[in-house]
Order: sequence, then structure tokens, then C-alpha cells
Amino acid sequence: MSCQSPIVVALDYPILEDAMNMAQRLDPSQCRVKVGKELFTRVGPAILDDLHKLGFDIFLDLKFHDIPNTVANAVAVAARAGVWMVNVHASGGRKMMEASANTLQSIQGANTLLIAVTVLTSMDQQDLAEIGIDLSPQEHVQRLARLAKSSGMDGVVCSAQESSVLSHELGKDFCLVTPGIRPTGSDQGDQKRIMTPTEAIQAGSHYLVMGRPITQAADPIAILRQVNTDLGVVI
Ligand SMILES: O=C(O)c1cc(=O)[nH]c(=O)n1[C@@H]1O[C@H](COP(=O)(O)O)[C@@H](O)[C@H]1O
Repeated sequence: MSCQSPIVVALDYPILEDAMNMAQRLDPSQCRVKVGKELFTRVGPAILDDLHKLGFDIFLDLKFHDIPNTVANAVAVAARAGVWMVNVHASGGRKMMEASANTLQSIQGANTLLIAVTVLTSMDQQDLAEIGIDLSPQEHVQRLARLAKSSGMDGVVCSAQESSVLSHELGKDFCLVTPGIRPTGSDQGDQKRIMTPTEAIQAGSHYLVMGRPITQAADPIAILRQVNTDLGVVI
């Protein structure tokens, strides 16, 4: 059964048992899951099989950023592992993204979504200035998202604060994956460009990546259920 919820729960754990305990409490009809650098570096690709066996769609978030050949080959390995979504950094440039998209297309039966990270949701204007980018986060996100679309990406990772402008400019089919989601009252942590789940969906986000507000809650399942209810998701 395909998942009707836009929520992707980030399984950011340094220990396999903790990640699997959380996954076993979650229901694949109520969310997807994300495997990121912390968990993957600790436990390796076997986690993908474990989560697939539980029925989850998996976002493999390794944010590849390297020369075109290396990134395209890494994307191919991810697609062959059957992940639902994989990401690369848009700042790796057109040639890197095109090589990835072309390689993915050449894999028979692959239907993995290829998504480009624009400006990390933990960054604000001052962080961008320090790395030599004298644009607002929104301007830089727009620039990278245009490049990502014209390089064959299925969508981008951005903050929900940019979803509205990207949805208007790039069309409703261009997939907007938005971390930095914080239900009212939850701790902002290291995220700078945040929005509530309801605001994010209203702004045009397709998928909401949520880690700590769910995984570190006293009752993670209650929070997930509440967000799905607030979004009107019928399970
Ligand atoms: O690609 C990502 O998933 C990502 C991109 C980005 O710009 N910001 C961002 O927070 N993420 C990831 O989304 C998750 C957010 O987690 P929380 O801040 O705990 O909700 C983490 O796993 C991050 O690695």
C-alpha cells in the first residue's frame, strides 16, 4: 500500500537497535523513513534491506557531492538498492546532476526520485555570506532549484519558506522536500529556516522531513498521528 502521508521520519540514530526500535513502532502507511549519514555510517547498507522488509519507502539522504562520475555511480548503487528517494548537492553543478539523471534513466525499472539539495535549512544569510554567496537564502535556493530542474532532477530539498515561490516558478510537479519542520512549540535546535507542518503543506511542500520533533518526543507516535490528523491525511 502506498503511503498517503507527506511525512518522512529522519532516523538519525548512532545505534542500529535504536533506529530499528523506532522503525518498528512506526507504520509504513503513516510515514516514510529517511536514512542519513549518522545511521548509514554506523550500520551500512544492510539497514536498507531491514527497513524495506518492514514495508517502508526509504529516502537515502547521503547528499552526494563529488565529481560527476563518482556521484552518478553512487546514485546508481542507491537506485539498485531500491530506495524511493536519493539526494545530491545542487552546488555540485549541472554536469554532476545531468550525469546522475542520465545514469538513473539507463537503469531498467528504476523509479528512484533524484533530488538536489539547495541551501541547507540550518543556514541563513550570514552563513551564506561567509562562504562567499552574497544572495539571500531564497535567491540562492531559486537559482539552484532552476539549475536542478534544467539538469533533470525530480525536485529539490529546500526549506518550506521557499516552497511557495518555487512551486509558482517551477510548477506543482517539481518535488519540494522540506526539512526544518517544527510543530508549534517544538525546539528549533540547529535549524534556521523553519515552518510548521500545516504552513509547509499550504506553501506547496510535497514531503516534510521530520527528525527530532518526532524521534525525541516523549510519545513519537502520538506526535506523528497528530501531524497527520492536522494535515487531513486519511490513513
Ligand atoms: O537533506 C536533508 O534531509 C536535509 C537537508 C537540509 O537542508 N536540512 C536538513 O535538516 N536535512 C535533514 O533533515 C533532518 C532534519 O532533522 P530535524 O531537524 O531533527 O527535524 C536531518 O536528518 C537533516 O540531515
